[in-house]
Amino acid sequence: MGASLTEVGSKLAGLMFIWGTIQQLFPYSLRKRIESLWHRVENYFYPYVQITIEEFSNGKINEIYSQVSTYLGSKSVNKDAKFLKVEKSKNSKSFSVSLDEGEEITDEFQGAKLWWRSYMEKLEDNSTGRRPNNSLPMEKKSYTITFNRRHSELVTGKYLKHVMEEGKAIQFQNRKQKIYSNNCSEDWYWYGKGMWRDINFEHPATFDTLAMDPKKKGEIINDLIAFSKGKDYYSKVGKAWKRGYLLYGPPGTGKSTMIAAIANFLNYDIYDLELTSVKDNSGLKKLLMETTSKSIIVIEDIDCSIDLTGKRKKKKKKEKETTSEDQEEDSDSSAEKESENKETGKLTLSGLLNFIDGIWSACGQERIIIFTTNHKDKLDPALIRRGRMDMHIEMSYCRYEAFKVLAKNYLDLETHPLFQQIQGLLEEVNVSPCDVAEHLMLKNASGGPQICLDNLIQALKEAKKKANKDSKEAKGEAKQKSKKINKFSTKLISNFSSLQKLWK
Ligand SMILES: Nc1ncnc2c1ncn2[C@@H]1O[C@H](COP(=O)(O)OP(=O)(O)OP(=O)(O)O)[C@@H](O)[C@H]1O
Ligand SMILES: [Mg+2]
Repeated sequence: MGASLTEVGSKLAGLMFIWGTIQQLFPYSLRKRIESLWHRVENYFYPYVQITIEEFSNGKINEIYSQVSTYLGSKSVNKDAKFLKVEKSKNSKSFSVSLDEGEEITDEFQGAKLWWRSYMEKLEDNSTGRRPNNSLPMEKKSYTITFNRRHSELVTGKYLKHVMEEGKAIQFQNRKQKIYSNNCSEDWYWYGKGMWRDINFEHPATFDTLAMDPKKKGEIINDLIAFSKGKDYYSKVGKAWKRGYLLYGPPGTGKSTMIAAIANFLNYDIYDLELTSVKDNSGLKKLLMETTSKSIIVIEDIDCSIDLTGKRKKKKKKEKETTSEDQEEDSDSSAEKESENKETGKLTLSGLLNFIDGIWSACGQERIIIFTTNHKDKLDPALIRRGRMDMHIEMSYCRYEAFKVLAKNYLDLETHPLFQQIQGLLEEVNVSPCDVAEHLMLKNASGGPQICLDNLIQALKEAKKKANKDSKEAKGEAKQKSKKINKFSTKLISNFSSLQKLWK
C-alpha cells in the first residue's frame, strides 16, 4: 500500500503542474469546467482521504493521540507490523506496545479497510540547532489514517469513536489502581495538589478469598456486573449511574475486605472519605467534584465518623423546646434539612444526603458509594433508604461455608476429617472470620494444617464455654432482678393494702 501510494503521489504532482499552467492560460468559465473534470479524474486515480492525528495540538497534548497509540499497539501484536516500541509508565501496571516510526498496519471496520502509519519528525531549528519551542519535545509525532473516500462518514462518525473508546478501555485496564484519602493537611490543598492525596492500591483481596455464604456472594457479584454494564439502562430510566452499598456487621467480619474485593473486581479506584476531616457541606461538595468516574467512595464506620444520626437533631430540638414526635420521624423533609444547614454551617446530615444523591452527585459517572457500620440500627433511616444505599449487605459471623473458603485459602484444604467437628462448633459459637483466619495462619513451616485445625477447635470450644458461662450469668442476673422486682412489688402491694385498711 505504501509504495503504490507514493507512486500515485508523484503522478499527481505532475498533474498539479499541468493544472497550474492551465489556470494561467484559460478564462474563468472554462477553468471551472476543467476544474470539475479534474476533480473527477483525481478521485478516479486517488480515491483516498487522509487524516492526521498529532501528539500536540495548539501546544497542548492531544488526548486522541495517546488513545490511538494504545489502540494501534493492541492491534499491532496480531498484525504484520515489524517494528514496535515497548514502554512502561509510572502509572501503568504493565508495559504498552506502540508502532515504531514509519511503521504501518491495516485495520478493518464494518467492511472498510484503513491504513495507519506512524510518523516522527525532528523539530530542530536549522539556524540555531535548538528546538523551536522549549515546552514541546524535540520531535513531532503523529499518526495518519488513509481510507477510501466513500467511507468518510463511517470513519469520522463511528470508527474514530470506536478507536478512542477501545484505547481508553485498554489504558484503564492497564493503569495502576489508586486509593485516595482526604485526610491531608491544609498545606496540601494550598499547594494546588487538590483535596485528595493518592497512593497505589495493592490490596490482594478478591471475591475468591472472601469468606461468606456463596449464594450471597454470587448475588453481590451479579449486582456489580449489572451495574458496571448498566450505562444504557441507567440513561434509559433517567437515573444517575451510581449505586450505594451498606455493609454492616460485627468487627472482623470482612467489611473492609469486601470493599477491596469490589475495587479489584471492577478495577475501580477508591476514595476513602474521612468525614471527621470535612469542615462543612461545601467542603464535602468540593471533595465530590474532585472524584473521578469508575470509582468507589467509601465512608467507613459511618456511625462513628460524625454524629449524623437523627439523635443529634432530636437533642437540638429538645433544647429549643420545639420538638414534636412527628417532626422527629420525618428526618428527610427538605425544610428540616434547610434549617439544619443554616443552624450549624457545618457538615450536616442533609449535606451528606445531598452528597449521595443530590444533583451534584451526578457530576461523575459509574460510581459506587459504600458505607460500613457495626451498628446499622444507629443510622438515620433517611441515610440508608433504598435509592441511597441500594443494597444492604450483612457481613456475619463465620459459619461452615465461610470456613471452607478460609481453609482453602489458608491451608489449601478442601476436606479434612476435623471439618465435621468444626462445622458443629461454628453452628453454636459466634466467631468472626477474622478470628478463624488467625487460627488458620501457618505460623511456622513445621506446624502443618492439622495443628491449625486443632488450635481452631480448641479456641471454638473455649468460646463456646465462655458463651455458655456468660449466658448462665446473664440468666442468673435476670433471675435476681426479677426476684427483686417481685419482692418490691409484693411489698408495694402489702403497703398499699395496709394504707387502704387505714383509710377505711
Ligand atoms: N469474610 C472474610 N473473608 C476473608 N477474610 C476475612 C473476612 N473477614 C475478616 N477477614 C480477615 O480479617 C481481617 C479483618 O477484616 P476486616 O478489616 O475486613 O473486618 P471489618 O468487618 O472491616 O472489621 P471492622 O468492623 O472492625 O472494621 C482481614 O484482614 C481479613 O484477612
Ligand atoms: Mg473495617
